[in-house]
Amino acid sequence: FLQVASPVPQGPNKWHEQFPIAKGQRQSPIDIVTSNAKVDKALSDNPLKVSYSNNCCQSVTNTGASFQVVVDGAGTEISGGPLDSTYKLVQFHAHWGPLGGDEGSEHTVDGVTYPAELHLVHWNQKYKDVGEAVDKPDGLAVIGVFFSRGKEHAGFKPISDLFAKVPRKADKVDISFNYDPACLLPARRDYWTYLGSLTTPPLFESVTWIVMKDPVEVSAEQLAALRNLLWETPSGEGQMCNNYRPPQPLQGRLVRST
Ligand SMILES: COc1ccc2c(ccc[n+]2C(=O)c2ccc(S(N)(=O)=O)cc2)c1
Ligand SMILES: [Zn+2]
Repeated sequence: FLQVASPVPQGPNKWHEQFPIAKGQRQSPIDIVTSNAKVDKALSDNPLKVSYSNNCCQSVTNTGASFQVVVDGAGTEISGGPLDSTYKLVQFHAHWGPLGGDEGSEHTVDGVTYPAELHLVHWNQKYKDVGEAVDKPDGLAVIGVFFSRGKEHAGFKPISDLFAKVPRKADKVDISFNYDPACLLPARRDYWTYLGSLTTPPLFESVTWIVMKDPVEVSAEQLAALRNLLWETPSGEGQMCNNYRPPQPLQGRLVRST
């Protein structure tokens, strides 16, 4: 029979054809205009609590769109800040740009992009599992951390060293060592927060975004290691890069700040 190759994924400007919510009222990412962000004392009065354990990470997978570190959820909870309940970490992944470039992050700050952006995905414990939570307005909380190019990030190295082991879609390697994802957070815990969506299909408007103000530095080699991940391009298999959605209309939303 004719071997039909899986269609190369459509770019962000085509997603609305299959996912009309792409043109919705609370889409992500956005450009964070810092002068319009409103300091909300309530956020500091009830500080964001991040309590991850150091044995929660199970494996790294090449999803065909990013790397994904799957977490088993034991003791990896966040609460406080903009969150009205406890959320549990289910996975983390990233988005990045071209080799050596400065674009790659999904959120931008006063129009400034970073070479990559890490997403720590959590689901609301009021739901029975992430599948039930993923399309509810208060279902998910994602912590975004900007990566800037600089000195090597010792905490990210055990993960970035694994990318060469999962070059192709669905490749997976177990994480045999203890790993605490909190090491990927910047020291200063200030953030912007707003109501948005998944930044990839199905683009559900279910995410309370918590975007850390300070980037964390990773080395040029660690950014280059992201390109050990391969994916399907129109001209065949190639290095995975530019897997970021550009900023979407704010639609009058308020961005709050600590
Ligand atoms: C069981 O059904 C699902 C469906 C989707 C799930 C998911 C669990 C995690 C992430 N997702 C996502 O699709 C997803 C997609 C994008 C993002 S992002 N880039 O952080 O906004 C987060 C999460 C479970
Ligand atoms: Zn993401």
